[in-house]
Amino acid sequence: MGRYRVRVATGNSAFSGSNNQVQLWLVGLRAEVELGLRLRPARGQMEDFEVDVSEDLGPLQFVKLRKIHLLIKDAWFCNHITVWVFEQSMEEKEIVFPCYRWVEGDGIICLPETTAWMIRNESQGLFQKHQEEELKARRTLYGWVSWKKGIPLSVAAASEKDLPLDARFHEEKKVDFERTRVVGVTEIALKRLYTLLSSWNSLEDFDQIFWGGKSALAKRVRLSWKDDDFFGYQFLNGVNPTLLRKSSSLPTRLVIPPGTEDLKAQLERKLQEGCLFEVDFSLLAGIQANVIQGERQHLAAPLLMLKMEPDGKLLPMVIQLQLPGSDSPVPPLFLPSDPSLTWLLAKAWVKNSDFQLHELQAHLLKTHLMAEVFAVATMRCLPGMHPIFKLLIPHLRYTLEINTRARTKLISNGGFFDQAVNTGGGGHLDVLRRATTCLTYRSLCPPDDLADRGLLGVPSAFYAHDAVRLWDIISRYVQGIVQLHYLEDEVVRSDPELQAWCREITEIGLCKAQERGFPVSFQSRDELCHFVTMCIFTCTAQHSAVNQGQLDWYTWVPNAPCTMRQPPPTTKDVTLEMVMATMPNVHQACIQMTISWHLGRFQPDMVPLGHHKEQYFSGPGPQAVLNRFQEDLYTLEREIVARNESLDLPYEYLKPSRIENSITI
Ligand SMILES: CCCCC[C@@H](/C=C/C=C\C/C=C\C/C=C\CCCC(=O)O)OO
Ligand SMILES: [Fe+2]
Repeated sequence: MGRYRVRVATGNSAFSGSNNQVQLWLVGLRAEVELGLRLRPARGQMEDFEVDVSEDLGPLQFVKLRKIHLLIKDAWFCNHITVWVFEQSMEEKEIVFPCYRWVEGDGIICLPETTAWMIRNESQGLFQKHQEEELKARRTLYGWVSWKKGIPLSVAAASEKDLPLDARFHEEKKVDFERTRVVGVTEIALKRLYTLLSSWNSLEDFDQIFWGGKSALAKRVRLSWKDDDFFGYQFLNGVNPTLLRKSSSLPTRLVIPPGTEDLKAQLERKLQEGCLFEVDFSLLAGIQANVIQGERQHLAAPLLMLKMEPDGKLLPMVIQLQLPGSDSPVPPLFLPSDPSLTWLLAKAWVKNSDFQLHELQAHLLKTHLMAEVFAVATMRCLPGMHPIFKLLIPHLRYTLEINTRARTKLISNGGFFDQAVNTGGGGHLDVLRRATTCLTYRSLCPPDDLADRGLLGVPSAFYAHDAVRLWDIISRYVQGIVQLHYLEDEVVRSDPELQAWCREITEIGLCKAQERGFPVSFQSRDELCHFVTMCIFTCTAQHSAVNQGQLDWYTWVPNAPCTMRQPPPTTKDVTLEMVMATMPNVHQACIQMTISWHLGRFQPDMVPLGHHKEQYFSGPGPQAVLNRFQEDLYTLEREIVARNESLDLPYEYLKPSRIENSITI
C-alpha cells in the first residue's frame, strides 16, 4: 500500500499523441492494480498524476498499458512511464519503464522496469515469461528473407510499407526524404531540358549540370580532379578508403611489358623502401556489363600501383586496366608520362571501378546490409530488457527502412544501377555475391583491417587514424556497459538470448559466416565487447566514412564516373572524342549527381553519435559510462578540428559531430 506518482511521457514526433484513451496497471512482485485512469496522451507532453493504492504491490516490476479506441485507432508513441513510490518511512523511489515504441491496437503492452535484467533470476520467472512472449511477437514481426542468393539475408518486407511501425521513419524523416526525392527527380528533368540543345563534347560541358547543393569540397574536386596527388589522396581519405593496401610484393598480375624495365626497377625500389601501395579491382573481372537504353556499357578490372612520398602524398605510378589473359597476355600499362588524355582516361577507368566497389562493397554490403543483419537478429533474439538490446537499439534507428528503400529504388530492376551504372542490369548482384564471399570479421574491425592493409601509423592516412581512435572510444563505452551487467565471463557463456543472437547473426543473417571469422558464440566478455564494438562502429563511424563523401567526391561526375560507355583503351593514342564518348552521357551524369546529393547530404534530423535521447538504462552506472563516452567523443572532436586546421584538405567524415548514431541514409 502507498502513494504513487505516475508520469506518462509521449514522443515528440508528429502524430505521437493519440485521441484514444490509455489504461495503466502497476504490477508488483506481490500484486497488481489497475489505475482506473483514462488519459489521452498528447504529443511531446509528460502527464503526471498521483494515486493511492491500498494493496501491498511489493517491488514494482512492470507497468502494463493498453490503448482503448472506441471508433478510430490512433497509434500512440510512448517514450516512457516513470513511477515515484512514496512508502511509509522510506524516501521517494524513482522507477523507470522505458518504451520508445508505437502503441497500436488494443492489446496490453508490458513494460519491465529498467533494472529487470539484473534481478530476473529472483523474480519467480515473471520476467522470463514476459521475455518469451515478447520475443515470440517480435519473431512474427521481423522475419528473414533472402532478397538475392549469395548475399546476407534481409528483413522480410517488399517495401517500406510492409515494415513494422517501430521500424518506420518518423514523420519528419519521411517528409524530408520524399521531398528531396521529388527535388531530385525535378532537377534531373530540368537539367535534361537545359542541356537538350547544348554541346557535350568537352569535359567542361559537365559544368552545365554542376548545379547547387554541392559542397565546397565538391567545387575543389571540379578544379583539381585531374591532378595525380589529388587522385591518389582519395584512396587514403576519400569516400572509399577501404581498398588501398601496402604492397608486400609486386602483384603477380602485373606483367611488365618488354622495354619498361625501368618501371619495374622503380616499383621494386619503392617496394624495398616500404612505400609501395596498391589498389586491386580484380573483383570486377568478368562481371557482365550493363546495357542502358540499348547501349552496351563496359567494365574494367584495374590494378593501380602508388608510391607514398616523404611529404605524405600518394602518387600513382602505373595503371593496368585488365587482368592478363589469353587474348591479352601482356595488357598495356598506363603511366603518368603518357599523353595527358591517355593518362586521364586510365585514371577515370580506375575511379569508375572504385565507384562500383565503393557503393556495392564498402557502402551497401559492409555497412547497410551488415547493420540490417544486426537489426533483424536483435529484434528476433534480444528482449527489450536485455542490456545488449538497450546498448544497440539507438544505433539501429531507421536502418531497415532505408535499406528497404535501397532495394526498391537503387539496386532493383529499373533502379539507379540499371539506369546509370555499368555494373547495373545484374552485374551489381554478382559483385555483391563476390564481395560477400570475401567479407571477413577482421575487415569490419579497423585495428585488424588497417593492420592487414599496412595503414597503421601512416601520417597522411587520416581515415585510418580517426577510425582507430573511434574504435577505442566505442570499445571503452561497450566495455563499460558490459562490465556493469556481466560480472564474469561465465555470465556471458550462460546467457541464452545473447548466444542465440550471436548464432542468428553468423549462421542465419550472414549465411554461415563462421568460415570468414565471425563468431558462433561468445566465450568471454572480451569477445562480446569486440563484437558489439564492431556492430556499433559499423552502424555509425564506418557508414559515415563511406556515405558522406558521396556529396563531395561524386557530384563532379568526371572524378568518379558511374558508368563507362566505351571499352577501356588498349593503345596510348586517346582523343578527347574518345574520352567524352566513354564518360557518362548527360542523363546518366544527371542521375549520378542527384543520387550523390540525395545520399550524401546532411540529414536534418540526424542524431550525432552517442547523443540519442532515449534512456533505456537508468541509474548512475550506465549514465556515467555514457557521459564518459560523450566526453571521449568531444576530446576526439577537438583533436580532429586542430589537426584539420593545418591541412589543405581537411578530413571531416569521422569528426564525431558529423557521425550519425545509426544508418538512416
Ligand atoms: C548503391 C547502394 C548504396 C547504399 C545504400 C544507400 C541507401 C539508399 C536508400 C534509398 C535511396 C532511394 C532513392 C534514391 C533517392 C533519390 C533518387 C531520385 C531519383 C529517383 O529515381 O527517385 O546508402 O545511402
Ligand atoms: Fe548510406
